[in-house]
Amino acid sequence: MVGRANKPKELSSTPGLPPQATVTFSEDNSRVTAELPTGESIEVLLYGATVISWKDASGDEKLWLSEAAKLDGSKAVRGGIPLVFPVFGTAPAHPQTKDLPQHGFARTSRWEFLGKSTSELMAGKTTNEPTVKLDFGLSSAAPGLDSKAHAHWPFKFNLIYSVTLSPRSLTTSIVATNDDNSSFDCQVLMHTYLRVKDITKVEISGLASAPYFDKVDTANPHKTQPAEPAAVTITGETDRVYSPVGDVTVAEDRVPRYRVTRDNLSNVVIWNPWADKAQAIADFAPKDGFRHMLCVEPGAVGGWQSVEAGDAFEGAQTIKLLD
Ligand SMILES: O=P(O)(O)OC[C@H]1O[C@@H](O)[C@H](O)[C@@H](O)[C@@H]1O
Repeated sequence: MVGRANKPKELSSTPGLPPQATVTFSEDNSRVTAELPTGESIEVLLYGATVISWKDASGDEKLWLSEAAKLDGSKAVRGGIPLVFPVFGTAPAHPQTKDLPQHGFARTSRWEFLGKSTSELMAGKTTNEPTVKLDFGLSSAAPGLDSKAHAHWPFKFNLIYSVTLSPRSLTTSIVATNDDNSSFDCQVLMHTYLRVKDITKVEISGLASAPYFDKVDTANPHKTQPAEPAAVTITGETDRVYSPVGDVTVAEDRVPRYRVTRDNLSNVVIWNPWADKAQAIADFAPKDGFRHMLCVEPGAVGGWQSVEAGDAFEGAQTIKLLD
């Protein structure tokens, strides 16, 4: 092809409007990428509507993704932000969900991309900050639904999952509507794998005095985080379901890095498998990757959300970058 010396610049937006975010599909239609005009980006796999990448303007990745994660729809993604619905873990004693696989079927179903909204189009926006929101849908009638799993939870439902990228934050929100004639129970959790430089330098604040359920200490799981020290550190396998009052902040080397705020999600799971467990998880790689991740998982998992026919459960997390 012959190069043109004075070829026109690519038109990124209508003249007079601020530059817009770009949204593109991968060639194989497996994922959607959004990039703000300021350089921040996210990548979402339709399988599970799993956010698998979140980069700041300098290209610095904020999420941990296992090098052995399956991205071909054969297994829930190890890393990023898998979405847990309608059961957290397994619930053998809960009749409605007892036969569902660990963490339900939302993360193992192929979602539909419903569309994007950019800040210019969002009603009521008062700032000029560029923003892009990607909407994904999964319903009981969807062809991409994990049919094996859904057979064990035969309710009519509709899920809308929205992923909103702003220059300094990422928000994920869910609306789970009951389209059935009777109520159903569900749990919801956003299983965020935050990337950290060195887990031994991490301090988590916002958990002091909070009650928690310690999944590692099966003999004595009901505990309360002491008021002092104010921050929680990770020194071994950690798997706790906290009920904190406010935001949770992750600092590294005394520098605050992430603030996680929640809307209608009363729990926060803190999970790090540490060395032995990481070794035992087939798709966890590299095996010392536990040093570079911390799961901070906002959810409604302490009990059950009973959603009446025609009603909906809504919840959201926002992760703000502080450094
Ligand atoms: O291996 P999975 O199914 O992705 O689950 C990972 C972890 O997810 C956490 O949310 C649970 O609290 C842990 O108990 C679990 O091990």
